[in-house]
Amino acid sequence: MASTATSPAFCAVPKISATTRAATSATSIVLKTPLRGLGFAGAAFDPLLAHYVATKLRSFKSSSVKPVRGVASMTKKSVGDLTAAELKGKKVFVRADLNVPLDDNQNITDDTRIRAAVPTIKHLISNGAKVILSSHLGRPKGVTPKFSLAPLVPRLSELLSVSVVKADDCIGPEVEKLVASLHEGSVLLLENVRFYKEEEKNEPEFAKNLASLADLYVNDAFGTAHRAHASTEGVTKFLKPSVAGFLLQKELDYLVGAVSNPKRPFAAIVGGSKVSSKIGVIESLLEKCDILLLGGGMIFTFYKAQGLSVGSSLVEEDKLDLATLLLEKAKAKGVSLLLPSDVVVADKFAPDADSKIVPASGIPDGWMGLDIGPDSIKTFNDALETTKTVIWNGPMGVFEFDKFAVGTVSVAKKLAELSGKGVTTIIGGGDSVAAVEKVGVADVMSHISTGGGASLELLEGKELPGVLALDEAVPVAV
Ligand SMILES: Nc1ncnc2c1ncn2[C@@H]1O[C@H](COP(=O)(O)OP(=O)(O)O)[C@@H](O)[C@H]1O
Ligand SMILES: O=C(OP(=O)(O)O)[C@H](O)COP(=O)(O)O
Repeated sequence: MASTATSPAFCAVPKISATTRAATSATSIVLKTPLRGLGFAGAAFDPLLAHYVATKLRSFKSSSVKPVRGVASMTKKSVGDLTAAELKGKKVFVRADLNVPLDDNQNITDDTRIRAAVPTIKHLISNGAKVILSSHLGRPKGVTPKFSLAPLVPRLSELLSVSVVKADDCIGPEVEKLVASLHEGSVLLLENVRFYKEEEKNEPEFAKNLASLADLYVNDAFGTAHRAHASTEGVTKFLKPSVAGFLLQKELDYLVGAVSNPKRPFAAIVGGSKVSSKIGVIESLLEKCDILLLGGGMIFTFYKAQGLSVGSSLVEEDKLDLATLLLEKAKAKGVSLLLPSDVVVADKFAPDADSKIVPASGIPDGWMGLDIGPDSIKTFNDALETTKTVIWNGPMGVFEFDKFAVGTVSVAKKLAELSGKGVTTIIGGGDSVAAVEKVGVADVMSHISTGGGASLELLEGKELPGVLALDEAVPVAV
């Protein structure tokens, strides 16, 4: 269904990268000109390159090498840079991404994101800080009980070995009272910030109210770092210092290193249901990847754009033109863009739905595609066999229902097998990670990222607003 030619050589890092990379891997370094052109305001800014350089230079802190002020200033200040005196007794607003999957009975089905938030919170607790923990869950429209953070309290308390107190709101007098009663080393979990529409609109007044609860800000929500929301971006304008948590730092360090100069062939697998926010990413992936595999709810917009019937499958009507454009672009660039040739369709969105396998061109009216089919799995496996680096975001189907989990499980198993052969495998996104955990192969992957959209945007070379807003690290004295 797609061209098999390989793409031109990948170059996420622009031309100066060769010199810069050589310099940053040397044991000593003399950069006479501060790389101001890489600054955040510069048109030529490449966050991948900037972070790559900054990370390398940070590692030189312990060596005899002295980084150039202009470059070092691009690193973000970390919670680890704060002294014990700066933390003891302080109210710390921690934005985490605790957007975990819950089943119909409100049980957590994958706690990866909670576990990933623990090191930063524990560090704050052990330094006598008062932790005000904030997150979103899902995409609620106003106050919606099923999106409350309440089900997270027992697991958080268990992992942190403290009794986490939960507020019924995230701002207001009741929350202020709870904050005032916090003692050193305690944790208050605020209610879902997205219960306020002002959160996603990044309204300054709301951000100010959040900020007024605390003395300093830590952003550890890598999975939400690509959103310029009040609790990820706006709040930093009212709360100083604003620093990066350990998870955010770790994610950036790994992902930037892996995708700035990937071993090739480099494949991306994109699926899931967030079609509108991820379809745009595909354009950039065409510039960076040799192979692009599409699955999940993503594919039906492409099918429809090609004139195929999609029944009642998930489709973004306003992205049809973009889908056509992307198919043309892939062809022109010689990127191997693979769409599934067959799908598993269902007569309703339910675990016990009637299902059948049909070719992509044969989706009957009233049926919806909920998984990729066996022929597609084989084609995907063959394509993946040739790769050296793979990044995967978005399940291949509705894996929460066993009947429609085959495509997702197959990809997970294939990546685990490849990982064992030395292929770099990066899995990103709440549901994708949950799927890999479900299959029991998370441990063998090269990197499990807590951010799907965030890792893809980073790979695109985009600036992540939640990272940009943080204070810059104090440059190492020259
Ligand atoms: N064909 C499909 N139709 C509808 N939903 C789908 C389909 N394929 C996958 N999904 C859903 O996509 C969701 C995950 O999407 P997304 O949030 O984009 O992934 P991630 O959390 O890994 O970034 C899962 O809940 C899954 O059921
Ligand atoms: O689950 C998330 O993103 P992901 O599905 O891209 O990994 C994050 O919590 C961000 O959620 P959002 O895409 O509703 O802003």
